[in-house]
Amino acid sequence: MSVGFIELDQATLRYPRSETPAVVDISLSVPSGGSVALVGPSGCGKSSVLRLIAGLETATGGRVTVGGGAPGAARGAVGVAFQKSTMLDWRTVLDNVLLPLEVVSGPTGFRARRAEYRERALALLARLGLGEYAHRYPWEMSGGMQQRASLCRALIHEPDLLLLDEPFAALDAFTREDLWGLVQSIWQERRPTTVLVTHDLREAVYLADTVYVFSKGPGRIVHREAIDLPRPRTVEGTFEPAFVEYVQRLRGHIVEVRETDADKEPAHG
Ligand SMILES: Nc1ncnc2c1ncn2[C@@H]1O[C@H](COP(=O)(O)OP(=O)(O)OP(=O)(O)O)[C@@H](O)[C@H]1O
Repeated sequence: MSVGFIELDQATLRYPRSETPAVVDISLSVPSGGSVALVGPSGCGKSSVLRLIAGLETATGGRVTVGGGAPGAARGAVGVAFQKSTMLDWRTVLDNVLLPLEVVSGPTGFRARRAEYRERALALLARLGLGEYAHRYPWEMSGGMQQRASLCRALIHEPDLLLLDEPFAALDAFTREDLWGLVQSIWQERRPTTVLVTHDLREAVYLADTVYVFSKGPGRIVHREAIDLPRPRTVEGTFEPAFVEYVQRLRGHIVEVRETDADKEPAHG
């Protein structure tokens, strides 16, 4: 049996001071270079699973391994873009984007290659439409621009593992669709093992090889959908019947989960 780059084996996470676990018995396997999306109702524990994979939380039950070891062991090899931008306000956008390279290279290595890294960061910022904002500060930019800059920072050091938590949520629909194409092309070039958390089912089907649907909290995996569509996928392709069928099927599973949950809730009024 082949072992995935990311392996969760019946992983459970109960936060301290919480009576119920956030997620229960999560088993999933992502092959090296694979791309998965996690979808499900709000609060079902998608971000919690991402935090387990990033090593920001430790499973209270079951097992999580990344690259055969403990999650978070090789921080430099991970790129993370979360829903809320975590840019450092006192550094320019360029210096924020360079941060992972500073961490990976160490101070001496970074100084030696600073000019080359700067060129690489400027090229990536330009590719994401932020070329003119490199020398601005994060607080001078809109939420959507900050999200794009966070994405640059997640990609700049060409990580083996890419964790994206609703990275396009603050963007207008057209920019979001442009960025799907961009992330897909970077993924096809470098093949980082990618986990995407999203509420947008079109985004999940566009970007992922496999989509996992979570039940409402405590989150469990209720459905796994392999997306068998050729790459590169395109925005036009999202309107083709085969693509729409996947989106409808996933939507059906989420509606089912929400209805099951509504049945459990006490009637009001
Ligand atoms: N640090 C924390 N301490 C205690 N409980 C937490 C913590 N972070 C999240 N939770 C709880 O864990 C559950 C799952 O939250 P999580 O953010 O993982 O869900 P999600 O599916 O990503 O939500 P959304 O789609 O709304 O972003 C929720 O009930 C939430 O209140």
